[in-house]
Amino acid sequence: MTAELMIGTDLAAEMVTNAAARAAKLRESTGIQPCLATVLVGDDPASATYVRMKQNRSKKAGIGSRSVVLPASTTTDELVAELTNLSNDPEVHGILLQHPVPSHIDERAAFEAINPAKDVDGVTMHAFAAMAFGEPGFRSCTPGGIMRLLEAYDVPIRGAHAVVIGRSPILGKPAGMLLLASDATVTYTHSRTTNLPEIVRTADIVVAAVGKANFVRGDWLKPGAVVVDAGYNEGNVGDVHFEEASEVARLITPVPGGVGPMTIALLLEQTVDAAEAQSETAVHPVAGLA
Ligand SMILES: Nc1nc2c(c(=O)[nH]1)N[C@@H](CN(C=O)c1ccc(C(=O)N[C@@H](CCC(=O)O)C(=O)O)cc1)CN2
Repeated sequence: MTAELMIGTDLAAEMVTNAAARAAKLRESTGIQPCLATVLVGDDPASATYVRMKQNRSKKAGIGSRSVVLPASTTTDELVAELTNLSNDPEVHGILLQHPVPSHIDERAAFEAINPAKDVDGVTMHAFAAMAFGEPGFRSCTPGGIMRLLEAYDVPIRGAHAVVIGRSPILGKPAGMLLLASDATVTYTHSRTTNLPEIVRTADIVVAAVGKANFVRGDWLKPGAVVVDAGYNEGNVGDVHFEEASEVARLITPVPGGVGPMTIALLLEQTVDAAEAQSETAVHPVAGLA
């Protein structure tokens, strides 16, 4: 079997085009310019690249961006203060704190300083609860992007056995919650799971979010499985051994070109969602329309 590719690039481009049109409409009708603030702490080159990609794509979509870059020595209190300022700034509609932050920072405390109305990256406990309960709200961008890809490729989720490999707060955990809310039977696995290949072999849908290049091998997969590779390891290498897996799977996301572009597209879409929602509650900035 040679798997069909679940390509994220085209779907993501379509999402960005729609977000750009909505941003332009909001600007014309209210004078409000949707704006995403990105916060980068430290000098990790990969994180700097991802933030730059987010800013460049925002710009192309006519979404304003505000860039905050803080030194690696930033304390939790300083970061919380910065995020609180952005949360209170009426010209900022969405806030993204790039993960990971330096290890001395309490990342959870920092995420929780983001106003849930501006949490367009879906990292707060408020967003997690909405995902867990299947309620409307901002989605963590990679898990939300994965769900959109599965829908676009008509992957049956209800009743399917989904195995999530990885339990990080912005990837594995919310991915499992979104699948569960769509009536999948979800098994979470992680670095301490014993007999991992045997468990993965029972999956109809595999979400690999473990952060180890080529970790999931072809002989771990049930023939015909749907494989989502959420890995973004150095050199654009995924968590799934692509050549082996594509001989066994029915559908598979490539790296690059699969989940990655969906992550950024959903971030932009949710920034416009946030700006629209905030425009309804704000005092109207266009003279005469207040
Ligand atoms: N606050 C967050 N931090 C991080 C997130 C996140 O969603 N929110 N995700 C990851 C990495 N990430 C975004 O930050 C990310 C990684 C990769 C891509 C991507 O589009 N990759 C391309 C290939 C790269 C390229 O084109 O040069 C692809 O897969 O096609 C997007 C976002 C960590 N931190």
